[in-house]
Amino acid sequence: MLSNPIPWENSQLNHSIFLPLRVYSAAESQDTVFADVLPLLTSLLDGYNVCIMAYGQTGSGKTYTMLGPQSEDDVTLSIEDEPELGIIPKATEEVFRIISEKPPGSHWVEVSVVEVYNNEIFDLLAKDSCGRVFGVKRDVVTTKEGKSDVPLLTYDEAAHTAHPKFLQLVDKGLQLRAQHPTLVHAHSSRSHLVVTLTITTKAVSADSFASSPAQFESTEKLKHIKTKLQLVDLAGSECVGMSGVTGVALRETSFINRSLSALSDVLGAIAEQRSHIPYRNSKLTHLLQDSIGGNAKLLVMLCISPCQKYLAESLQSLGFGTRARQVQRGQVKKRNLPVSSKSK
Ligand SMILES: Nc1ncnc2c1ncn2[C@@H]1O[C@H](COP(=O)(O)OP(=O)(O)OP(=O)(O)O)[C@@H](O)[C@H]1O
Repeated sequence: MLSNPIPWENSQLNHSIFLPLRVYSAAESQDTVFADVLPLLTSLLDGYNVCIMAYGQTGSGKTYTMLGPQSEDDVTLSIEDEPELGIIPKATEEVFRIISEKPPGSHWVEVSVVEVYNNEIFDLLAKDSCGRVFGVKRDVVTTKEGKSDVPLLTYDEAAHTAHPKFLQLVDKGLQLRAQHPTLVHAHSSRSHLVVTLTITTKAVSADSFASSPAQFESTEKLKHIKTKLQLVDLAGSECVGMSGVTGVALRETSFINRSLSALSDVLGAIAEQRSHIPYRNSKLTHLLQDSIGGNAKLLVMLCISPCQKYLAESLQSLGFGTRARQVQRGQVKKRNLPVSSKSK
């Protein structure tokens, strides 16, 4: 089945231009899709959190759009054909490229890979005592600053040293990701995959720059600003009658559909500017809280099946996109500060 991703940017932002709705045909290249994602990435260094997610029914091309083609035998990324790589590897490479142009040591990146399976968070980079990667259950909490955090989550700091290293990391995570064959898709992902790049910018408070250079040396107040890029390959929304699942897979489907509906509820609450946003109704929305609400930019790639028999599912996906598009833009504070030229 081929993907027809439709990007919908919504932002609660002070940006004056709303990206027009863009529809891609199945024949359009991954590079064409990525060209529309690219402008969002520079926002990370301007202090915004960014979330890019693929939504759609099972088998419609979300994993292909976000990661690229996967080999048939195992679930590893097929990387011989680099142009075919999806948004996650391309965006990561671009973030590392942008940072390489900054003063050495002024920015650094940490990578985490988690899956949300049956409303539980699993750390896909956690290692056992022999260095083998295995999924460990983690929890998501709200910090006293109101941010979402996953205590004890494994971050790979070295990931920025080389692009292939990042792909190996994601591959390791993918091998642990829950899959189950359904009538619609033989390699159906049964969990939401969330790859997070946390970018730390070493900055100096603006007050310091108001001082003379001599005073600056002595009164310098270093601050670290963290922004998050969350790249999400959602599990497929699914009609049980079509996918024919039973037993364990049926339970998974129920968790998937509930978390997707919680995501839709959160977007609805943001759109209506409600005082309470129900982030904590699911682990997925709690985990994504910082990059879908507040100081954030969200891009939704809708993957729509071209098959007429999936019309109901396609309309359901378009309904989700409509809700995402209704999120209103408000005034949000930009958090970037003058970057220190000193190294880390
Ligand atoms: N644009 C495309 N070009 C070529 N092949 C594609 C394209 N989009 C999807 N495919 C292929 O279609 C199949 C299903 O795609 P994919 O695994 O991305 O679906 P999915 O939406 O992630 O499914 P699930 O939610 O069940 O995990 C895969 O074999 C994938 O390689």
